[in-house]
Amino acid sequence: MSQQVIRIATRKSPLAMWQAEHIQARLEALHPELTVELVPMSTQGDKILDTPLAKIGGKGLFVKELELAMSEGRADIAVHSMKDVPMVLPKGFALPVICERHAPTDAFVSNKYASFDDLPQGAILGTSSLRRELQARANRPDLDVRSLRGNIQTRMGKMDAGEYDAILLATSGLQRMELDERIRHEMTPEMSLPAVGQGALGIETREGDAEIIKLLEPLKHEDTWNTVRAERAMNCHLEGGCQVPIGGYAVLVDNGENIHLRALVGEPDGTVLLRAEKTGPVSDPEALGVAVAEMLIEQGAKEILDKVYNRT
Ligand SMILES: NCc1[nH]cc(CCC(=O)O)c1CC(=O)O
Repeated sequence: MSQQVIRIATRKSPLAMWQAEHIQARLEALHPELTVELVPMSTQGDKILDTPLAKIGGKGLFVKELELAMSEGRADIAVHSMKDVPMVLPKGFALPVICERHAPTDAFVSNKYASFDDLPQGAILGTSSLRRELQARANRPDLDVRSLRGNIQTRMGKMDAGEYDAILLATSGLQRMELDERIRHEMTPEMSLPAVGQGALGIETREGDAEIIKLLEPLKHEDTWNTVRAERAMNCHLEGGCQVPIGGYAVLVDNGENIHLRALVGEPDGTVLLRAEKTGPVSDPEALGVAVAEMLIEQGAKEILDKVYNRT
């Protein structure tokens, strides 16, 4: 019997719902005989909003409940921002598809200032990630960088209420929410190196679910797959996963023959920022990721990450 229904497990946040609906629409367009349903649910990561993510278990919090629904047969696939997908998936799950990446950058949003460089001394900058925090502090030690959690709409609301002079968010998330007119300035990768996988959607399935994986196949984007694999191999070699002060961004170069990967690790307070970059053949993204991770480790990346986790 062939597959007639695919159920997508999704978080209930507006961004997650948009992403699930986007994949739902693409799958229905590809396979007119197929019914695609959404199974919305709340996750721990959405419920606990008062603590920085790094302290409560990191990225895994957003995906665990979705995986439980898949393993219990309440859903078949989960759509994720690749940025939120842990580097190692639990046994029994696979990530057969990474869709085309559009905007990988971070965005500067403010009601008062036109760009990051225009922020006056001591301005209050809100961000939800150690990676953005570390780069902002390294560039501008004088800024008052404060933690900012919640979904995109909540974060914008806090800024509009005057709690922050400016905030940094993912460009892709703002575009999906049709909030991109609020972007005052797109941060270059030099100013704010993106998170591993930022801007790309991934689809998780049960391992070996061949029939469903075949239906998803046309959504797979080869170039994004290769570059994001290099980024994830770098992160994975440095650290098992979770929310960490790591940036990684790969692009194809030399007519698609090679991948250029840039990465950074640092102290969240911005006092130490290690960078590495390297070009390697597109035929082996993992080797490039591992090589760049080794370049960071030689500079002391492990010690920094250990400190962030209070493991030393
Ligand atoms: N952590 C939340 C999250 N997960 C994915 C995105 C943006 C979309 C993407 O990177 O694909 C966001 C919002 C943000 O970081 O501002």
